[in-house]
Amino acid sequence: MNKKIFLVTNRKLAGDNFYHVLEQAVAGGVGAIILREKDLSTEKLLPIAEKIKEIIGKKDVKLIINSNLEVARAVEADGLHLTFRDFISNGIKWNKTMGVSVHSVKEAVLAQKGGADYLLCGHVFQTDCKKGVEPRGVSYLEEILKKVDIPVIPIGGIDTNTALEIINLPICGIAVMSLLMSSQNPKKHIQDLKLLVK
Ligand SMILES: Cc1ncc(COP(=O)(O)OP(=O)(O)O)c(N)n1
Ligand SMILES: Cc1nc(C(=O)O)sc1CCOP(=O)(O)O
Ligand SMILES: [Mg+2]
Repeated sequence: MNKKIFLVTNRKLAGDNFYHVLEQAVAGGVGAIILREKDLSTEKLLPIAEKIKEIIGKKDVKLIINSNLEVARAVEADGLHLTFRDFISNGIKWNKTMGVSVHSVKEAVLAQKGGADYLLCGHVFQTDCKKGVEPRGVSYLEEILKKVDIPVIPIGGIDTNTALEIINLPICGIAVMSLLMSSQNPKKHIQDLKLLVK
């Protein structure tokens, strides 16, 4: 299976390097960029999404917008990514790829039932992004993989070491935030991860 690397943005981790990281990630062969800047208004998020679209250009990199339907529509994004709660409760009208974050086997099953196209399952490993919350571990991921048949992408604490624990599972890719957003050499990190999870 050709597994993809999903880069989840965090402009606060990248600082001034934000667009450089994204350019390098695209050059390194990232499969998708999930623009996840939940604190930004539509007005602030839209130009960022437009700039990322420009960086992607004609490359085969999907642009997925987290939580903001208006921006997703405005930039004709490839996908919209929602929290489980928003997905289940909102009846959002979006007819392209819809991704959902889940944090339990039950949520995974319900998200599939509700029509999700793929799942981000977190958080699998210890991560500073979820301080004080116990990681759910590889067995949680395995359990989800037994219960759903839509694409499953683990998230949380994935780096070139932890990736080794999950590369042989039938996942469709891995989602990574801190390693890439704070990297001085994101192109190399993407290439290393791609070699591992191919
Ligand atoms: C059980 C549980 N619920 C919600 C979260 C929040 O994850 P977060 O990444 O902040 O939001 P999503 O965009 O992924 O829904 C969690 N970690 N655990
Ligand atoms: C954005 C996000 N969502 C998670 C979840 O469990 O829903 S974990 C996470 C952050 C993942 O970052 P890192 O690769 O730095 O661990
Ligand atoms: Mg999440």
